[in-house]
Amino acid sequence: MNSTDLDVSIRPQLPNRKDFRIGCIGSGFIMRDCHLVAYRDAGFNPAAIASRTFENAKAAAEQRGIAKVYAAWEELINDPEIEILDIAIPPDKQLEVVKKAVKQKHIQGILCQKPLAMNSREASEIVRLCEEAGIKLGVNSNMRYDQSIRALKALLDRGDLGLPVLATIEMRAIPHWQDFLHQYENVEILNMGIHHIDTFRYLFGNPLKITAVARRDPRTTFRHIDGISQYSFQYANELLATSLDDVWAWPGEGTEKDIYIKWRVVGLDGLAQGTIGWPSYPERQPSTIEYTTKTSPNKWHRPTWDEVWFPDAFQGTMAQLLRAVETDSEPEISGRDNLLTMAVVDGCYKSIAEGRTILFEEVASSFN
Ligand SMILES: NC(=O)C1=CN([C@@H]2O[C@H](COP(=O)(O)OP(=O)(O)OC[C@H]3O[C@@H](n4cnc5c(N)ncnc54)[C@H](OP(=O)(O)O)[C@@H]3O)[C@@H](O)[C@H]2O)C=CC1
Ligand SMILES: O=C1CO[C@H](CO)[C@@H](O)[C@@H]1O
Repeated sequence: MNSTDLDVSIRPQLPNRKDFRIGCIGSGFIMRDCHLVAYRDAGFNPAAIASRTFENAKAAAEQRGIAKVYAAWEELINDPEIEILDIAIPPDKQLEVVKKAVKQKHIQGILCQKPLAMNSREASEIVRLCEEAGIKLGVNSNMRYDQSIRALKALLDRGDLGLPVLATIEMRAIPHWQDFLHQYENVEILNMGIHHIDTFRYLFGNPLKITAVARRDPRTTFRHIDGISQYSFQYANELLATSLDDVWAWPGEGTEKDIYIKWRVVGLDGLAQGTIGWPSYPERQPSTIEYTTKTSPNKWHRPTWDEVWFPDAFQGTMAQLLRAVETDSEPEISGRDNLLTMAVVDGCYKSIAEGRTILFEEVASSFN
């Protein structure tokens, strides 16, 4: 990367102790091909794995060099050697795992996948259980560790863009809806848009007002409310942040593809824009940023890096949990903070259902 100060801020701060013994639950795409690859590269220590299907856990253990494989996640949780739990199974199963895990004294930290649960009630139950047990809870909202988003955050924090006026995300990409989602009606905003919503919160804090619209996606054959979604947030300082999540994006064979995710933030004193690289996976396509500010007038800055969201951003989400355990502090992407992201998700669905703008306070008051 050719801009030294941003270089520091886009990379995760690693814990001093890297060999915390991590117990991994799940062996699907995200655990096998992203978490475990990122942990190996960071020097972390995945010590055991379990999945629903033993053969899948065994195959992932062999492929990624994990010493212990358990036939069931309950056995892994009981292993007194395990200090940290890393969960990547369907969101509607996370509460069940957490309920058992909080009874084990040897577990000091839990990293849950996004969404924390399929609804806010279960998500807050997860947070309550971990807080009562004194276990650090982190959430894998890894768009906060996308390298372009971290660079943008650094620019905003040092005021280079001035007061933000308008922030946009434009996603023209086709996420993979896993089988476990087919039984639910809330699809896009809860499972993909949640990254954009959490990122807006990371960059700008909580909105005042939430307005969302959605239509069904012709490609998604199971029943769903939100295929193509657009949600807009208004802030106390008049900032408007909006995301268009176009999961249709490509009409199919016979048409050319134009798949991308772009973002842009315009402030009173500067402009930053970029792309998110994950839609090109398995090709390693780094996210990008370019910015221009009045503080160094009449030019574009274009720092670059080699890291990518899948898998490198998963180093950051585990690192923030391990640092919290190590220093007895709240994780940067904590379960409690994530309840407010869940509240904004609720606000979007409420806005769609009721055809009106929702005040953040209407959906967040029970979590504050
Ligand atoms: N942060 C991010 O960028 C991303 C996060 N995710 C999240 O990761 C999680 C897993 O997604 P992904 O890996 O893509 O999904 P996969 O479908 O590839 O894997 C699902 C995993 O969950 C296990 N599983 C399925 N059903 C059950 C069940 N009833 N009880 C216990 N375990 C079960 C499967 O076990 P087995 O195969 O052994 O039967 C498998 O290991 C989801 O929460 C998803 O939202 C996903 C993609 C990106
Ligand atoms: O979190 C996510 C990020 O991107 C993926 C793209 O396939 C999604 O499926 C996923 O749930």
